[in-house]
Amino acid sequence: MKKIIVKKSLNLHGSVRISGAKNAALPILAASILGTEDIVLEDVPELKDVEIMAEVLRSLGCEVKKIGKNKFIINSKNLNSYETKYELMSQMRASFLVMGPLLGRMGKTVNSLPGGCNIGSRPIDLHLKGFEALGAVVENNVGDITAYSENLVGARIYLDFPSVGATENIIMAAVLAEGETVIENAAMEPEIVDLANFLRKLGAKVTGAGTSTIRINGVKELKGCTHQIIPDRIEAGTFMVAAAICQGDITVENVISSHMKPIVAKLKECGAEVIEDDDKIRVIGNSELKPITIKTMPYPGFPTDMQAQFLALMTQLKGVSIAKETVFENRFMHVDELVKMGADIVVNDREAVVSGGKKLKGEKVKATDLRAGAALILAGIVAEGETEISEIYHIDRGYEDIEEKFRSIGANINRVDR
Ligand SMILES: CC(=O)N[C@H]1[C@@H](OP(=O)(O)OP(=O)(O)OC[C@H]2O[C@@H](n3ccc(=O)[nH]c3=O)[C@H](O)[C@@H]2O)O[C@H](CO)[C@@H](O)[C@@H]1O
Ligand SMILES: C=C(OP(=O)(O)O)C(=O)O
Repeated sequence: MKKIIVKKSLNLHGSVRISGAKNAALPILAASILGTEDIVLEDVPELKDVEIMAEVLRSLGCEVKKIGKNKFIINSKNLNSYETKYELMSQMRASFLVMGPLLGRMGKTVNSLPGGCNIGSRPIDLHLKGFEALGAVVENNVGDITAYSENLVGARIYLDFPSVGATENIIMAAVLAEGETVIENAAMEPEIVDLANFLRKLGAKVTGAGTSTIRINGVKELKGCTHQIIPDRIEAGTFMVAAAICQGDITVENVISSHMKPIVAKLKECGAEVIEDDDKIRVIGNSELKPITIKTMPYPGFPTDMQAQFLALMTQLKGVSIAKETVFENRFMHVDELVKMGADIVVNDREAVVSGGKKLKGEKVKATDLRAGAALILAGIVAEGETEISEIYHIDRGYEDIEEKFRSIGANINRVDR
């Protein structure tokens, strides 16, 4: 079984180039179903999830070719199926994002429920309500979701919660619908802005992305374009936490600083030095970091995808730190693994209380989900001895070249078959 072995590696230093964002690349790949001419995507991260999404597209009749590192050319002119395969859908959550574009372009879609990280129940009711508001009939037959409509018509849709996936799926269904769609209480994540920018390049009429009200005016057809995926703010945040946790000095390059505000604010609050430029950020850790409180929220709040990494950091902040998880109801699975390594963390419902400053020791631990895996690498960097992380396929879903990147800044980290 493949495992990642991390040995104590203090004072990491140097620069890391951040890859394209998984959470932008996946919806944009799904949206490529909507175009009828060549689409060239740049800075697509080489990740397991991206491979699966490419396979989903191919299974629907789209041509998807890799034409160099991080570069794809996609042509969906010959899209010939509206039905996705269970084996692919069950492997990741984001597979469900093909539903909106398929409904928009084919007028029908049949999908099994999506799989993915076990961080909560992750219902899809808001996606489906959105499709229904656009006039689709939605049927759920023992886990197979069918949606169809002869003619989608724009509508005003208020989301009960600013769901990232529902906002994206509804935008993608609405770009070819008749008339105007308005999504209120929409998610405002940078990855939604990137999706809207991509769709606009294809010829769609989308305004307001990045605010809570998004307007889409349907067009008859979308064409092709070249688009570069935005940098991954969560990968960048992970390396920034690495600098803070080990008293290192790390510069993350290829970032959009304005996307990093909640992470920068919390690193500064705990006492790390953070030097910001437009497209790079340097973080310098020190031995006197103070405890902090974080509360996960939809963007521009503190990202839930950084909660596990900050929990690893909190184990090293002398005093009591608190992490409140408001987005997913079951996202503290990494706590048991960190406790195995010597951390003092007590979870009560959606709040973790960390009594920091305890020495961690290397252990055999499990990556229970993607960001849990990242948190264990960070903990392994400061733990005495050797940390052996299993179930690393979760990590490969979302971090490109992770060992190489950590090694380039001085970490002792290797992938082994044990
Ligand atoms: C591929 C991708 O972009 N994944 C990200 C996306 O996931 P995803 O799009 O799945 O996350 P959502 O924003 O939809 O989910 C947030 C909350 O809304 C709930 N909900 C969602 C949809 C729905 O129909 N009904 C419902 O109740 C979820 O259970 C969860 O509690 O945003 C999350 C929140 O920032 C991130 O952690 C994920 O990394
Ligand atoms: C939860 C995540 O991703 P997904 O929605 O793809 O499971 C994540 O990126 O941390």
